[in-house]
Amino acid sequence: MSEADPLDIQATFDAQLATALAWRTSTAQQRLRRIRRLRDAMMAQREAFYAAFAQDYRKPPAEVEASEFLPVMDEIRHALGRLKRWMKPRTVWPTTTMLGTRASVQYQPRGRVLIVAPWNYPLSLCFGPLVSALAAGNTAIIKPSEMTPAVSALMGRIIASVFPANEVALFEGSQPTSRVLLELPFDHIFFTGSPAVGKLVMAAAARHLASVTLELGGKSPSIVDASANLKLAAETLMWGKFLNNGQTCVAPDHVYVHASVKDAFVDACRAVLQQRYGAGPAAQKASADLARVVNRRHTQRLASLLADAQQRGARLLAGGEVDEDQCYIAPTLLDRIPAGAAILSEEIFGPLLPIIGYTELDQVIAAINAAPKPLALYVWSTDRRAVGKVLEQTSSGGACVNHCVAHFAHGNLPFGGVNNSGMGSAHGEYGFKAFSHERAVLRASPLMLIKLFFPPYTGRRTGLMRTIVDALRLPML
Ligand SMILES: NC(=O)c1ccc[n+]([C@@H]2O[C@H](COP(=O)([O-])OP(=O)(O)OC[C@H]3O[C@@H](n4cnc5c(N)ncnc54)[C@H](O)[C@@H]3O)[C@@H](O)[C@H]2O)c1
Repeated sequence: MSEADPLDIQATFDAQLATALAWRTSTAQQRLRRIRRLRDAMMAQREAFYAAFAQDYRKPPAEVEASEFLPVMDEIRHALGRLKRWMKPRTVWPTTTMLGTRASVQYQPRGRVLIVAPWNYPLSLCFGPLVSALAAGNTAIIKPSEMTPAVSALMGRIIASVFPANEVALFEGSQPTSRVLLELPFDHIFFTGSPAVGKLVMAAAARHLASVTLELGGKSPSIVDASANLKLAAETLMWGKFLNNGQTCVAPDHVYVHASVKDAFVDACRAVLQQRYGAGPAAQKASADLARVVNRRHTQRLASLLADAQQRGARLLAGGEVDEDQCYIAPTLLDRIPAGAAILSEEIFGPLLPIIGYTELDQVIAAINAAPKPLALYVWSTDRRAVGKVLEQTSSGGACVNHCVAHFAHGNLPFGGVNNSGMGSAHGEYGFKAFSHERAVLRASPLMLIKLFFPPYTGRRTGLMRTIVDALRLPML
């Protein structure tokens, strides 16, 4: 992979300053025009995207539609319909001591923003945040992943055809290019990727006190309890796990299943896999509906997680076939994984699903709370009290009940992690706000109460202040 020229990056960043200042006063119409041009150029390359995704990791066209175009188009549609409302300054009521003033929150573009994206949903995770950045009135520089070169190159051509570099630019490259970009004093950095690199990005941002949105990963747990609809659980979980061949930040990483329904759940999962991808190993390998692992290095990483678990005594319940040359790993279900196996501590990010039997929900909750806070948590149950208990006693970026992954596509929900799985939110209005500065504006009047707080501090004035402060003990109406 060739790296972007640092001088070119610096010149582009410098050139975006004047645009960013001019765009502070941009109207909703001007911003939407940019977004529409991006949409039209992207959709004009639909077939080219199919080919690029096939080349990079044999992603099926249906999954390109459902997990790349759909989220971006939904983001665009949302912005087209709502941007005017989002941009409107929000008037707020005066609090007691602010009587006599008027106040509002003004949404300002942050300025020049950097978007760094991972490889697993390269289009959705570059253009989705870009739509939010443009909606909020920012210029942007995008650094896609080096691991999906065909898609990255195509996105680069689209960006160059729609925007002059002083508005939006895309630089291909790997870590060296990323590092050059992270040296620059961007106003905001929107990073999607691993927690390990997220820490480096946050440290780099700290040098300029750039604000950050960190969309990270981790091990998202799932729970199937004894009351669950097992057919629904198997159908949804097998979809969320094997979509994009398990290479999804919010994929169920592992699943806790109540011991009383574990065998029936495994049978239901096997049936779903056979119905969707073929009855035997050869048919599944030939299935056009399974993407490949992104490259050989990641195939080897997953193969060693599998081998390590098996050597320690894990039992294979489905799949297990590995073909490194074709970056293929079959949809795999495992159980009886002993503590200490790497598959139980590393983010799997591939088509391997550990199934862990349990008898006490409290123990599952304790195990979840003992690990870093995950990006997502899923529970399949028809017992409302059990669902309430899981949602109340755990923390995660997002959660689904009787489903998985789908909350990503809900434009009215904030999408993001918590601590180790990230900070800040994306999508819809939350994405617009991530790329906006919420500026507090207070307008004074000659009759405002706070004038009573000015010196000279006579005895009467001090007494009045005491009365006002004491009055704050009264409950709010
Ligand atoms: N929360 C989300 O929305 C979300 C979405 C997709 C993926 N992810 C997470 O992303 C990870 C997988 O993606 P990945 O392997 O591309 O992540 P990654 O962190 O290795 O890379 C992400 C981006 O950072 C760049 N990068 C890598 N190392 C760097 C370094 N040392 N300095 C500067 N830049 C560097 C890469 O070139 C790439 O563009 C998983 O952890 C997954 O859970 C999160």
